[in-house]
Amino acid sequence: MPAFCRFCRDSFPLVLIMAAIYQAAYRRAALFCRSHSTYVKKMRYLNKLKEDDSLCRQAQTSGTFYLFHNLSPFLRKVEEKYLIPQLSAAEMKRILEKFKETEQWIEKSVLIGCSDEHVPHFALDLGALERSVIEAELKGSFTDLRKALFVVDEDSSSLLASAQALLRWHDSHQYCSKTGQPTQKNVAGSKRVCHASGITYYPQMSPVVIILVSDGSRCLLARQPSFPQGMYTALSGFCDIGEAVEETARREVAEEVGLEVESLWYSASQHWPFPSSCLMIACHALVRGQQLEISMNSLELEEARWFGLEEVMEGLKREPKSAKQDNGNFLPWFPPKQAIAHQLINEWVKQQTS
Ligand SMILES: NC(=O)C1=CN([C@@H]2O[C@H](COP(=O)(O)OP(=O)(O)OC[C@H]3O[C@@H](n4cnc5c(N)ncnc54)[C@H](OP(=O)(O)O)[C@@H]3O)[C@@H](O)[C@H]2O)C=CC1
Ligand SMILES: [Mg+2]
Repeated sequence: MPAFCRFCRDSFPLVLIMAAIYQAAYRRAALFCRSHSTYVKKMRYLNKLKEDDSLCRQAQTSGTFYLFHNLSPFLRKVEEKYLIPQLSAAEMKRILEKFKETEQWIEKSVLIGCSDEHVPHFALDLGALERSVIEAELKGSFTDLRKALFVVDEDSSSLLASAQALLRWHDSHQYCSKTGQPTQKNVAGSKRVCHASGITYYPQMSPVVIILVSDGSRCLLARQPSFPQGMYTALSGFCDIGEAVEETARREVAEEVGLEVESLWYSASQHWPFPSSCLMIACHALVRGQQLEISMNSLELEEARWFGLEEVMEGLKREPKSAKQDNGNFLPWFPPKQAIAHQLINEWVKQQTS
């Protein structure tokens, strides 16, 4: 039986597997390859920083900072690449002094991760300071997240998305919803507390189920009126309170296209920062063979239709720029690889061709 590291998917030699199973007896989580004991140490360190304010305050002095301005991340273009600069605490101090601001600004930062060597990373929104002065000083620009996510590399895009989501959450949870009193963040920014009521608030995500419906040989893709022209994606919908993922998937497919899900299987999940912090739970669904006629809910969708394998494969290759035809119509194209919808569509193609 093959065994894989839970993180890098590298396989283990048999002897190591036996030793690990023996040692780990019932503690499956201990089955990491050597490089991932680094991962465990890192997660434990981050957890400590969240729990211990004075340790985290100390970490701010040796950490690096990612900057935002009114939730737009700071990017620097180097040749053809977009990079997200990390500033040291000393550089931050220098910039803040330029604005005659005190170092207390650093207290507004939130912990977003750390390197393998335990250098902590923080995100800080400098929205109250003059944007153009910071941009000129640091030779880059604050870029709308919708653009930034698609021009940086994959790791950086998920880091930017979660950093922005955390900053956004703090910005919109300044007051207790019960007492109306200001809430205080812990140093790491992993929670906010109302000292008047004792209520602790934790950052939240809204669960959304995204479902690629198939009838076995075709898949169903749809458009909302707000989408860019020609773009189709899988069906999706927010979980209602109290709903299980399977119930949301069944309900959304019934509501949006009038079909009944017969079977459903989980694929993967992704944090998505739009409109504000969704946990996208991606699934494949098969619909009942006898009822394949789409009855579209036109309040939510502009178009929903079945796509054959060939059309999907062509759509995956198509760039949005090349989708416009001479007659003004648009050929179908799908979300970019950073979106989990892309992964679902790719998986469906693989299922069909394997
Ligand atoms: N990463 C990816 O690959 C993809 C991501 N998505 C994301 O999934 C999200 C949901 O998809 P969508 O199909 O629009 O969802 P829905 O089909 O559930 O419709 C959205 C509507 O649901 C209502 N709603 C219910 N709960 C919430 C909530 N917690 N937050 C916001 N609105 C809520 C709102 O209606 P009202 O305004 O009337 O109150 C909203 O306009 C979108 O934000 C989209 O960005 C979608 C497809 C692909
Ligand atoms: Mg929807």
